[in-house]
Amino acid sequence: MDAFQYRENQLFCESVPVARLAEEYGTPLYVYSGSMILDALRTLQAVYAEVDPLVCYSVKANSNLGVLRLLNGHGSGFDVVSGGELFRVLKAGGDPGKTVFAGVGKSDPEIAQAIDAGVLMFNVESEAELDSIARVAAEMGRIAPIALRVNPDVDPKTHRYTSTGQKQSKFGVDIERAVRIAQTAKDKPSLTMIGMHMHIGSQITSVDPYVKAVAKGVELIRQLREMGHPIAWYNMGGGYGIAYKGHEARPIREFAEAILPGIKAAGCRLAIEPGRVIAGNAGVLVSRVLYTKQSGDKRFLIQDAAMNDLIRPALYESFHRIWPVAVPEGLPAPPTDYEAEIPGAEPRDVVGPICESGDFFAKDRPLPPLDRGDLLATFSAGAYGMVMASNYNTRPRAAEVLVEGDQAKLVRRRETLDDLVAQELDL
Ligand SMILES: Cc1ncc(COP(=O)(O)O)c(C=O)c1O
Ligand SMILES: N[C@@H](CCCC[NH3+])C(=O)O
Repeated sequence: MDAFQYRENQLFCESVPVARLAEEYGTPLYVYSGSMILDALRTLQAVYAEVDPLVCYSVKANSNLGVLRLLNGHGSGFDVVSGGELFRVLKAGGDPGKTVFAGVGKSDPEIAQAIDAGVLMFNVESEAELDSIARVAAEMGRIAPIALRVNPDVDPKTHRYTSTGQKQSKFGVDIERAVRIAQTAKDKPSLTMIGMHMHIGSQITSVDPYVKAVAKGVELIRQLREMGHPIAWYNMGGGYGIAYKGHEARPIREFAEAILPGIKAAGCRLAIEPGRVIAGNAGVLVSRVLYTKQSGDKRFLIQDAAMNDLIRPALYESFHRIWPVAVPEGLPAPPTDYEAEIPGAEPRDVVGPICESGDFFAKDRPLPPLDRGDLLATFSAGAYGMVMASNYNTRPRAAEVLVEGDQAKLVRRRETLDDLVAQELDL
């Protein structure tokens, strides 16, 4: 399902014209489709139905309370990596009993907060962290449920910054150490190891790395159970890639077909932590052209959105489709594949106002003629967009709107300049 479609040369999110939202709430503006978010959640719940899945939406991808509330209302659990994300889940009415807590650097107060809330399990990322969770739980007179995060040493064939399951990565414990750490855990009465966790990377576009990882996990679960650990959960993490361009990603169903046999063999319930595949294509960032400019042979479109709003192109040189919100008469809908010739298009660099050469959304991108005041849509911005936004150059963060059918709800207002200085002292 694609909730972003052009009708009569205008971009719509579900039944709402995106240009109308830009008029009403200003730009830059994040626009999310609620139906697309729920569609991905339901697909995930359905394709894994055989193994009684718990979809723990990865809050880091898009932590807007409106988005969390929507997912919570449809049976989603949550994957959090900080006390802050746990706080958001609870604020959104989320069930801590369906929430898993990962991250390599959990502090004692965060551990206590999660035990107090009653999270389903901690994903434990090191032996030292195991000690901390055991100590904090013992001090609170509680037994903390844990899953050991194992690093299966497979190459997910993704960007090096989003690869997490190889030996040299900071995440999880290597599979050889896992057995020894599990032995240590046996001697800690304030812990109960109910699961095993893996997360091999993000924006993974082939099923093969999952197949390799699951095979290693099944064997490890057998060993953990032999040691007496009551392993009930196989947490396969997230990482399912989406199509930023063309048809680069595999459908959700194909990942499931690859993963399911192993999970069934392990005889576990499956937890998964998808982020991008739920929120990524369900969001666009809307911006307005401020200036056009030519320098030598280079043509620039200077827009009012910048790397502080969407840092992915600057950080990973990642590709996002960009297209006008109103398509000039006679021009096509946005290309899914930029390899194809676009009639009348000219290559431009789409850049923002920030004082960094890395402040670009696209380089030499074929785009129809555009002028000051025209609106642009940057697609696939629903995940790792707003959550990675900053106030660099003292730019207020954008507003966010959640659309469902013909209803559009402002779910975060634009920051004001007063908001930006409010936390500073001696004013
Ligand atoms: C432990 C863990 N789970 C889940 C995710 C979500 O990943 P994705 O958005 O690629 O599904 C991440 C991010 O890579 C992660 O680190
Ligand atoms: N922030 C990254 C992905 C990191 C995934 C979280 N471990 C992105 O924009 O693609």
